[in-house]
Amino acid sequence: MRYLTIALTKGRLAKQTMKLLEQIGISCEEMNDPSTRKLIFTDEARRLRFFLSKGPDVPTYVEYGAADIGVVGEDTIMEEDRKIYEVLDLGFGKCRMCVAGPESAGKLLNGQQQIRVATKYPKIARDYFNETKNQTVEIIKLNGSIELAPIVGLSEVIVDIVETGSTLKSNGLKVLEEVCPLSARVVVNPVSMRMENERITALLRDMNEVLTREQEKERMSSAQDS
Ligand SMILES: Nc1ncnc2c1ncn2[C@@H]1O[C@H](COP(=O)(O)OP(=O)(O)OP(=O)(O)O)[C@@H](O)[C@H]1O
Ligand SMILES: O=P(O)(O)OC[C@H]1O[C@H](OP(=O)(O)OP(=O)(O)O)[C@H](O)[C@@H]1O
Repeated sequence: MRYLTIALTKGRLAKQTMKLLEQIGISCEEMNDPSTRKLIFTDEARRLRFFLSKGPDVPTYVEYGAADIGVVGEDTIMEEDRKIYEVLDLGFGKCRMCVAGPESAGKLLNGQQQIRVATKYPKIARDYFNETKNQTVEIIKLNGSIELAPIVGLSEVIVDIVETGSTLKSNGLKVLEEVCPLSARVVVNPVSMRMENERITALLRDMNEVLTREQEKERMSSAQDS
């Protein structure tokens, strides 16, 4: 039986993804060792291989079939726009894509102004302003600490991820408009979906069962609290 290869996103999503995989009986202990320089890990019994990569590379590995399956944020799926199937909402990594800036910039979002928008997500920002809002803007691509841009006068607003809102608050900025809600997703290579349908469907079903059970637990405990 050939290996099924799974690409996981490094960073924020990794821990919860590992936990979910462990809950469906896939062990990734070796991957949790912070001192390892190894990049790819194997579960011989289940003929699975895993690797961790930068988020924006996950859709690339999956489109080319170098990975059959990937776990990645919906923001990255939208931005990379690869030919892959998005098959499961994992319900964690929840956040929102927002237009943010100083409160005074709110009046510049009326569709008439030519403004500068700083972002790590140029495609999402362009689609939102050009197609949804019909506003011509100049997009400035940054690679991190996006909130700096309006403070130092690089742009009027930013398009970025907001989770708790504390980064915006600490920098005197506000959410001005919400582009869309986001969460972590499972993606699959279209050819793998056909050729390895049974194994992939079984994995997705196991994950979905765990997620449904957890949601049910959360629902019960919040019903008890109220
Ligand atoms: N507060 C948050 N900030 C950024 N991403 C978040 C947040 N909460 C959830 N996410 C999700 O987690 C994914 C991975 O985020 P992470 O910060 O680990 O990677 P990244 O933003 O590409 O970071 P870096 O550029 O530092 O490698 C994002 O693509 C997004 O879907
Ligand atoms: O609403 P909050 O909970 O404050 O989270 C949002 C912040 O987290 C992310 O940055 P990250 O920590 O990934 O660093 P970066 O700026 O280097 O991308 C994002 O770009 C925001 O800056």
